[in-house]
Amino acid sequence: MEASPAASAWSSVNSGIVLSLAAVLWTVVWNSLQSLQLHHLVGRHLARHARRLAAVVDPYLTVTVAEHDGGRMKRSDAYREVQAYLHRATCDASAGVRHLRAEPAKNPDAFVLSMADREEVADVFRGGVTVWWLAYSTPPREDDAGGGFYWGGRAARADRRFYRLSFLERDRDVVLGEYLPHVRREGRAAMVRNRQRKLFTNLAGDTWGDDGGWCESVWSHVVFEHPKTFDTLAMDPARKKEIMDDLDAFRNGKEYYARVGRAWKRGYLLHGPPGTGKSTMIAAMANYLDYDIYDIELTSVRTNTDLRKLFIETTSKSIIVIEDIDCSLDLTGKRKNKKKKDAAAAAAADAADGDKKGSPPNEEEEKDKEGSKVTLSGVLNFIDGLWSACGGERIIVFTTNHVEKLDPALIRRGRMDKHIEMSYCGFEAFKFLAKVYLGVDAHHLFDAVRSLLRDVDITPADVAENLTPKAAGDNADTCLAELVKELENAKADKAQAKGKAAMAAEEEVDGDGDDDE
Ligand SMILES: Nc1ncnc2c1ncn2[C@@H]1O[C@H](COP(=O)(O)OP(=O)(O)OP(=O)(O)O)[C@@H](O)[C@H]1O
Ligand SMILES: [Mg+2]
Repeated sequence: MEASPAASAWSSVNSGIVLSLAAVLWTVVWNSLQSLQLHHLVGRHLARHARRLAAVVDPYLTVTVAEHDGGRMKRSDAYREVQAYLHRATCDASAGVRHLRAEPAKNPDAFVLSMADREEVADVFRGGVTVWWLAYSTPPREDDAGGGFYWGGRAARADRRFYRLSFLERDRDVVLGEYLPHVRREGRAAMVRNRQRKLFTNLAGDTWGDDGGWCESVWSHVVFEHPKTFDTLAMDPARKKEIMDDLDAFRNGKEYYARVGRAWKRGYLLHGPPGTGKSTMIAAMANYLDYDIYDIELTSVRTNTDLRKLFIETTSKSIIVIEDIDCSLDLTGKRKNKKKKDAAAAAAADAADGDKKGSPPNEEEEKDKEGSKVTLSGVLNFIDGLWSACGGERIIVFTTNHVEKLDPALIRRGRMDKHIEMSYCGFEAFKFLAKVYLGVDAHHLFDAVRSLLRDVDITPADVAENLTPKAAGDNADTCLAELVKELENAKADKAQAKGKAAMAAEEEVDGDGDDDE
C-alpha cells in the first residue's frame, strides 16, 4: 500500500529537501508578489509553473466533501454517502481509527459511528489505487452564525465538517472517474440497507423550507412500521403474484426506463369498495419494495406550485399515495368550468333582473377561494413525471371507491399504468385468511362458506373480523361458525331486499297500468 500523505511527507524529507526549499522560496516570492499587488501582472503564466512545482513537491491531490453545501440546513447527499461508505472501514480494527463520533441510530440501543476529527483511513480501489480519507471540521464562519437570522439555522452555528480525500496525481483519472462514483453508489446502497423507513404526510404549514424558501406545505414523518405484507394480504394468489412480478419488474427496470426515455416511475390505481384492502395493499407494497411512503393529503395542498414542491422533495425509492382521489379534489376540470359558466350565467341573469345587484358572494364560493386550488392539470403534470428531474424510482398510487367518477385523463394508461380492482372476498381469499387467522387449511364448514360467498358480497375486512378469536374459548370451529352465521344473515337480508324491490317494481307497473286505463 502507498504511504498516506502524512506518512509520505516524513519519508520524503531527505529526497525532497532541495525541492522543499525551492517550494518555500517560491512561496515567499509569491507572497511578496501578492503583497505588492504584482501577482496579477505575473499572473497566469507563473501560476501554471507554480502548479507544476507543487505537483513535484506534493504529488497528492485532494477532493473535499462538505457536510453542508451552500449553508443549507440539509446535509449534503454526497457527505452522507461518503460517511456511509466509510462506516465499515471506520469500525474495522485493522484500519486503526482510534477516535469515533457517535450519532443516534435506527435501533434505539445503538449508535451510528463515524470517524472523529483528524482521523484518517486508507482505502484500496481495484487492488492498486490507494486513497486516504481524512475527517476534519472548522468552526462556523462569523457570517454564518447570523445573529439569529434564519438562514442555515442550527446547522450554520455548528462546526463545519468535511471529509478530505487525498490520492496520488498519477491516479487522478481513476479516482475522479471511477472511484468517486463507486463511493457514492456504495454509500447509497449502505444507506438503503440501514435506513429506517418513513411514512411522510404533508401538513399545511406556513414555514421556511430546507431551501430557505417559503413553504405552505411541508412533509412531516414518523417511522413506518406496518405489519402487513403480501404474505398476510388475502387475495387470489394468481393476482397477487402478478402484482408482485410487476413490482419486481419496476424495481429492476432502471435500464429499461432509461432506454425508452421514460421517468422511472409507475402508477397504480387501486379501486374497490371500502374494506377490500386498498390501504393494506399499499403497506404491503412498501414493505415488499422497502420503500418510504409519502401520503399526500391533497386538501391540505393549496396550489399546484405547492404540490410540485412537495413532489420534488420526495426521495427516491418511495411510494407517493393519494387516497380517495375522488373525494380529495374537484378533479373534473370540465365540470368545474361548466359550474363556473352556470354561475356566470346565473349572475348575468340576476344582474339583468337588477334585484340582486351588489349581493355578497355566497359562502361556498368564499370557501372555494380559501381551500385547495390544486387542479386536475396540476395533478396530471405531477403524475406525468415532468418534475422527476430529481430522478430515481417512484411509485404513485391512487385509491378510490368510485373509479367511475374519475376523469378518464387521470387514469389513462401511462399515468396510472396498472389498475387493480380490490374486490369482495372470494373463496381463495377466504381460505388464505382462514390459514393466516386460524391456522387451518381445511374444515367441514369450508363448503358452506364457499357456497355462501357465491351469493353474498363480504369484504376481506369483515371476514378477517369474524375469523379473529375474541373470547378465551374461541377456536377455528367457533370462528368459522360465526362467519357462516353472518353470511347466512347477509344472504337472508339480500333475499328480503330483492323481494321488496321486486314488489315495488310490480306495484309501479300496476300503477302505470291503472293510469293507462
Ligand atoms: N385483502 C385483505 N387481506 C387481509 N386483510 C385485509 C384485506 N382487506 C382488508 N383487510 C383488513 O381490513 C382492514 C381494512 O382494510 P383497508 O383499510 O386496507 O381497506 P380499504 O380498501 O383501504 O378501505 P377504504 O376504501 O375504506 O379506505 C385492515 O385492517 C385489514 O387488515
Ligand atoms: Mg383505505
